[in-house]
Amino acid sequence: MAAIRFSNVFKRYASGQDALLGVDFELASGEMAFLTGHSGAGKSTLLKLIMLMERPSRGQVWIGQQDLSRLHRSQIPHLRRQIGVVFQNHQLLFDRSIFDNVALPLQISGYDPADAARRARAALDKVGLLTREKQNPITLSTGEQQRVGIARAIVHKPKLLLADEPTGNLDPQLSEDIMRLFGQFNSIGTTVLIASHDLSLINRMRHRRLTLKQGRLVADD
Ligand SMILES: Nc1ncnc2c1ncn2[C@@H]1O[C@H](COP(=O)(O)OP(=O)(O)OP(=O)(O)O)[C@@H](O)[C@H]1O
Repeated sequence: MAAIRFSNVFKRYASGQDALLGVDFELASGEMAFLTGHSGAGKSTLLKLIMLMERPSRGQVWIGQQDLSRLHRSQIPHLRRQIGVVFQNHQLLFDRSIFDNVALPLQISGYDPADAARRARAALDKVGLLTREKQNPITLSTGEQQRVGIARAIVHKPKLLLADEPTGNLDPQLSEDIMRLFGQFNSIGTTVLIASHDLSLINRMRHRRLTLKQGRLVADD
């Protein structure tokens, strides 16, 4: 089954800027792929359509069985709970502990505090930061902070994990470690789509690669 399906998707922003022009692709459930292309090619826009942060101007986006254009406003929170998102600037709260950064999203969405704590610790364990849970994220290196961002993205066990330039600020070794972490989540069944312009890293990873150029999908290899 397809986890994500784009059918002839166009996106033109209100400014008149075209960001996506007739994009078609499917990502199978359990697959891992990179989305690449130059700055401005449309990578972030494509991810925002999946997250329902933007709507297509034309065409259809499907997440699993759900056609997003037919999604009622009230169903959006349910859909978002199936998705985890990692950003380049991980947007951590520096006035909270590492534990809180991971547990808060669960508490906000109504999890029982003990359950939220258990899941947050499991997520921190997966990224190798459980022993640091009480510290403030400011005490971590950039790569470690990014791992907290990843723990937060996977704490609710999403079926689909999206990342927008997750290694943007990291050196090559740390970037590879982060990508390997995504690979581990993929190996336990999570569908993963990572936007990145780091071609040397992508080439080493040997996953499917979707290439955007000026809003068009020009390669799928
Ligand atoms: N909110 C917006 N309003 C108007 N134009 C936008 C908006 N967001 C993006 N764009 C434009 O749409 C095009 C695609 O942008 P997008 O951010 O999707 O590209 P990208 O491949 O993610 O680039 P980068 O690697 O620099 O993040 C660009 O021309 C950009 O200027």
